[in-house]
Amino acid sequence: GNLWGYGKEDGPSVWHKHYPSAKGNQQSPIDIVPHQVSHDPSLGPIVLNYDHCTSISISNNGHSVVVEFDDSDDRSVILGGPLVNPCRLKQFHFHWGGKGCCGSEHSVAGKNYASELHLVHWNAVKYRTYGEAATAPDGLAVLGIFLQTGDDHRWLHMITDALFMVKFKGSVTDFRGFNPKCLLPSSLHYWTYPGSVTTPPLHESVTWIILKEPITVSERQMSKFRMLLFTAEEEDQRMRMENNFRPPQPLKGRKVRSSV
Ligand SMILES: COCCCN1C=C(N)c2cc(S(N)(=O)=O)sc2S1(=O)=O
Ligand SMILES: [Zn+2]
Repeated sequence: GNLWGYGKEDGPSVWHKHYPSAKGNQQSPIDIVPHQVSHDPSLGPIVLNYDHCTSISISNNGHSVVVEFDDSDDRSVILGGPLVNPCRLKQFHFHWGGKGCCGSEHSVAGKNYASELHLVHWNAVKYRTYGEAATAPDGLAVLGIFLQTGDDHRWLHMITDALFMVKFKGSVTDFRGFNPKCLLPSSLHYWTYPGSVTTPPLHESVTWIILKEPITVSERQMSKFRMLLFTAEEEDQRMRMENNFRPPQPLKGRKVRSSV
């Protein structure tokens, strides 16, 4: 059964009933207000060593579309910036809206983007497994990239062309040789703050690193995400996968820092 979702009955406003972290002191996403951000000159650049990336599969988990990576060694890591230890790339996924409206999870001075890409990494230096890291305050590092609509993105078709294979919840298919480096904007300038995973169990285990520069994708490419379904093939009620984002949460005194 689905313990949680994005609908009226099981959406973000009632997640606290099963997931107490929902009312915690460092929940995500947040609204980032640039002129309230403190510039921290000690924050170095982030480095993404994705060269020997090892994507394995693409799947529909009933909440988003997820590309999983082989994280059995340190071939694909994020390091530098606010991170003490390099963190291994485990998966990436997206959050998006309905036609033409909002869709991102973080916002910038109240502005929402059409979508937000999350590259999830875990601290394999300090923790033995991903599951262990996912519950530790310094366990995860998620790189967030905003998607705005405009021209076609020259590489996103590699993902959107595969979406028909994972239309239904629970579907998975091979997805090898994809390097997410092709989804990065030209600048790696970022904001960073301590937060949580934005879906249940809402563990407060994430060092968020949000890139300031969005990437551009077309409305046509975005529409392909909306042909995915929240529901499994055997379910009668088909529900289109869209608006799978959590709204901004209280900052509760946290500092958002910026690299430049
Ligand atoms: C074994 O750990 C399970 C709990 C944590 N994970 C499950 C998510 N739904 C999730 C959401 C994430 S998001 N939207 O904050 O990037 S990262 C992430 S996750 O780290 O992959
Ligand atoms: Zn996410």
